[in-house]
Amino acid sequence: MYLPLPTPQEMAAWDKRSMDDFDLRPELLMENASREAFSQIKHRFADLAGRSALLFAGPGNNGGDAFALARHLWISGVKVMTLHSKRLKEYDGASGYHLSVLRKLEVPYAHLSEYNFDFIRDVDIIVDGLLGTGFTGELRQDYVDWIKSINKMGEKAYVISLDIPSGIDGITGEPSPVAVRADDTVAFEEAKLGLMQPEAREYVGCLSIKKIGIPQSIKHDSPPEHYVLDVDILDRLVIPRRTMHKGEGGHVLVLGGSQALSGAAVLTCLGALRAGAGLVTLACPADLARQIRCGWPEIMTIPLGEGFDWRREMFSQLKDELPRFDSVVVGPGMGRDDDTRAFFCDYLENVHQRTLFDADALYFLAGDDSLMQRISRSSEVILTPHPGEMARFFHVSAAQINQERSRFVREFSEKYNVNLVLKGASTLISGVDRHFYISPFATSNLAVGGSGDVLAGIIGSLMAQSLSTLDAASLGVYWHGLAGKDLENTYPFRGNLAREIADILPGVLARYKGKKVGDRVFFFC
Ligand SMILES: NC(=O)C1=CN([C@@H]2O[C@H](COP(=O)(O)OP(=O)(O)OC[C@H]3O[C@@H](n4cnc5c(N)ncnc54)[C@H](OP(=O)(O)O)[C@@H]3O)[C@@H](O)[C@H]2O)[C@@H](O)CC1
Ligand SMILES: [K+]
Repeated sequence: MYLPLPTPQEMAAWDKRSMDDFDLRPELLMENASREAFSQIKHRFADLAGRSALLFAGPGNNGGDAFALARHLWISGVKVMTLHSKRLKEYDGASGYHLSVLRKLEVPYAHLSEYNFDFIRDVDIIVDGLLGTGFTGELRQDYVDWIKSINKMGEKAYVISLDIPSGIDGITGEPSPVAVRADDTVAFEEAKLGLMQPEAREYVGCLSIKKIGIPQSIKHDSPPEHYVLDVDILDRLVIPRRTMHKGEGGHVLVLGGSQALSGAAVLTCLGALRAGAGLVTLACPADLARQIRCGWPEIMTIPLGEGFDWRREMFSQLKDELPRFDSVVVGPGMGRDDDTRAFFCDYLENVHQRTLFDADALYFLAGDDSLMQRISRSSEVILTPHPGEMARFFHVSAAQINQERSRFVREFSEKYNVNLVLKGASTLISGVDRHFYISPFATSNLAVGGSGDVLAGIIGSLMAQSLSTLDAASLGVYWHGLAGKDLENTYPFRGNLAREIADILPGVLARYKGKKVGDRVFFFC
């Protein structure tokens, strides 16, 4: 359901405890790592004998992984050349051990700085073992040059990165300033946080996670802060009983819509219905409700007051009805004028405990900290801003939010302690459980007006179906992402409508629920 995403520091701590507490030798972990990478290469090349491989071995243990892998390739009849970044006598520890075995086998090697890439004709396999989780800061110039050489040769050759493409920051996922573009990345034990950031996406290729023998108890005792959502989160949705009645599907109330933006509220209702809510009611100004009722018979309405505009006094009409709903989504297309704000403030005085705040509700909340104080520290509410909406809370630009998504999400969570979904490529969720959950999906098919409204409806629907708010957010984000990913097949150049995201929800659930994907991170290819 959630795969751990350790930072390089968290990974190093696990590594150290494996040695200190369990006497697991680093040579052994390195051997396991290299065997996993080797089996990935065998998976790609049916017949390895006679192939050629160029292995780049950096100064640390990532380089040691490459030395051990060179041995497996050599024994399988591959023509191997191992290129090392520092002088042979400087390698010690586990890397030194695997290098010494390699030398006894008389596997060819050369110092990277003395090697002339112009002599390379065709090479089948390039192994990137330059830098792993010990990489920090900006690449030194010699590494920039080596990485560029790998990428140039990689236009024709197969490139496999060990643990993480060299040059990718293990936390932010950014190339610093360049990085290896891999066909495959084999992450050892767990995927590192940086691998799941959108910035790393075009470098990682197909990502697989291979266990190398770190004891479970270590990971259990020191869990990481970040996780990536996995396909089996769909198992949270059970096959409905044949005899169920619509009341058991949950009843969602949507508060939204205005004359200019009635579509947003409709899309939220549609998202909720397609995500299985038994009943969906839209409460909005009376004339708007009448219009919407004509085109959407599945959506029930509560016409408030009269006309098309929100008014404070409309809330008194709604107040006593609130308890009959299982969840409330407030904000889509609601508008931002003072009367709407007054209505919203009255709603906050009587807030339904399971409320999702989106769109214009976030605008009001971001503009007045006293409003945020009314909902802070509630585990049942959730906010679903896009970067622009998040930016208002911090008085920064959307671009600044995108540059440091994790930091802003962390600050927000620490200040208000509510569940938060920061939308965008690789949507980030922070829960009141103090963990962070990342969506594996980054697809342009979700970058369309109304997509966020649909997501609000999906999460609202799941909240009404008795999932915890955090589970509803995680499952909703995954399901929405899956639908977007699926739309790539039909609309590789985009052009899908937001309503189509909603419409295919039941179908993608039926197709992907229960799907086994082995060690591979689903769709991360
Ligand atoms: N976790 C585990 O259980 C297991 C982990 N394993 C493997 O170990 C890897 C982590 O190994 P690690 O810690 O030795 O780090 P790693 O990235 O190889 O090298 C760090 C060196 O890089 C250099 N360097 C740093 N920044 C730089 C820069 N900006 N520009 C240029 N150079 C820079 C710097 O060296 P310097 O040249 O400065 O002395 C630094 O010392 C991990 O990813 C996995 O593959 C497996 O063996 C199985 C068990
Ligand atoms: K690497």
